[in-house]
Amino acid sequence: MVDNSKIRVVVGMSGGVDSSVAALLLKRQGYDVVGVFMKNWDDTNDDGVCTATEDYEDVKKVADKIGIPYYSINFEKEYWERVFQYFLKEYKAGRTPNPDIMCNTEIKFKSFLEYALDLDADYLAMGHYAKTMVDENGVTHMMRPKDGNKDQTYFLSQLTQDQIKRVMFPLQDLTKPEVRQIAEEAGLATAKKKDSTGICFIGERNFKHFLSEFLPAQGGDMVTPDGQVVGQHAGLMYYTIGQRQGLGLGSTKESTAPWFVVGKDLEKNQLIVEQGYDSPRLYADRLQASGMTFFTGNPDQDTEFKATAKFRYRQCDVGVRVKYHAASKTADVYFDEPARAVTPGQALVLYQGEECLGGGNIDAAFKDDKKLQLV
Ligand SMILES: Nc1ncnc2c1ncn2[C@@H]1O[C@H](COP(=O)(O)OP(=O)(O)OP(=O)(O)O)[C@@H](O)[C@H]1O
Repeated sequence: MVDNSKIRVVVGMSGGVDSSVAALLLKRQGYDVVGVFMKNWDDTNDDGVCTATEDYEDVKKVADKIGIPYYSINFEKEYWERVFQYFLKEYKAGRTPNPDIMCNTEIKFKSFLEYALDLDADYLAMGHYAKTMVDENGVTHMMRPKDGNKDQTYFLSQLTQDQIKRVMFPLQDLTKPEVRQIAEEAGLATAKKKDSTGICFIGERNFKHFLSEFLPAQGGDMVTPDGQVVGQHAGLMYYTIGQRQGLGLGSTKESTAPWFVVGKDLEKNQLIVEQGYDSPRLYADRLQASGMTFFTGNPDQDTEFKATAKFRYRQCDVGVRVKYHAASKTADVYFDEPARAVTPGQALVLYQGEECLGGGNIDAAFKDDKKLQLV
C-alpha cells in the first residue's frame, strides 16, 4: 500500500455529510488530514439560530470520531468585499448573479486554499461532486463526477489550473446515497443531516426580505412588450428572466396562459411580462461571454470548437459552436437550437463529453444577430 502519511491534506469541513465523508476517506487512505471550518457570514437566520455555530459543533464531532485535528478560520471580510459586493452590484444592475461561482473562485479556492498552503498542506480537499484527472503532461483536467445528479462542475467552472492542481475531490467516484451509507456505517454525526440550501454561506432566507436589507426596493409597473400596464412589481431585483412564479397576474380576455418575465427596463423601472411560456423574446441563438477561463489554461490564439454548454445549473447540455477571442478572453457561442431564457449575469459553462472545459459570464444574448432586450 502507498504511504500517504507525509502528504498533508486540509479538508474544507462544512459540518455537512459530504465533507465529513471526504475527510473520512482521506484518513482511511493514510493521509495527514486536517479539518478546517470556514465562517464567512454572521449567519443568525430568520429564526434567530446561528447555523455556523451548530455546523462547527458537527465538524468537531466528526473530526473527533475519525481522529483528525480541526481548526476554524474566519473570512467574513473577504466574503463581504469580494463576493457579497459583487452580488449586490449585479442585482442593482438588474441581473441575476451566481454568488456560488464567485465564492469558489474568490474564497474557497483562493483565500481558503492560501490558508491551507500556509498550514503546509500539499492539497486542499473538498466535498464537492466533481472530479479531476491528471494527463501524461501533468495537466489537471476537470471532469464530471460519477453522480451526475449532484454534479457541481458548473459552480467550479471559473477556477484555473493553478487552483485545481492543488485540489482533491474524494467523492468523485461516489453517488450521494453511497456517501450517506459510508457516513452511517462509520457512525458519523452528520450521516442524516439534510443538505445545505440557499446562498453559499448565507443559507436559506426569505430572499425578498434579505435583499431589501441591503438594497432599497423600488416598486414600479409591470408592462406588456407593447407598453400596456398590467400590474405592479415590488422591485426589479426580485425577478429573473423567464420567471413565472410570484407575478400575481391572472388570465386576460385574450388568453388563460400564465405570465412570464421577458425583460427589464432599468431606466423606466418597468418589468416586462408576457403571457405564454414560449415567448419568442426569450429565445436566443447566440450569446456573448466575457471573463472566459479554461481549466487547462486559456488558449493564446483565437480558436473555434464544438462543445456542449449549460447556461444555468439545472439544465440539459445544449450543443454549441464556440468562437474564442484570445486577446479579450471573450467568446461568441452559437447554439445548435434556440435556447430559452439565456440570462445576462449567469454563467456559461462548456463541456466536451465527460470533461468540463471551463466557462465565463454571459453578457448578452442574441436572436438573428439582434440583441435581446432582457436587461
Ligand atoms: N463552512 C465551510 N467550511 C469549510 N468548508 C466548507 C464550508 N462550506 C462548504 N465547504 C466546502 O465546500 C464543499 C461544497 O460546499 P456545498 O455548500 O456545496 O456543500 P454540500 O455539497 O452540501 O457539502 P456538505 O455536505 O459537506 O455541506 C463542502 O463539501 C466543503 O468541502
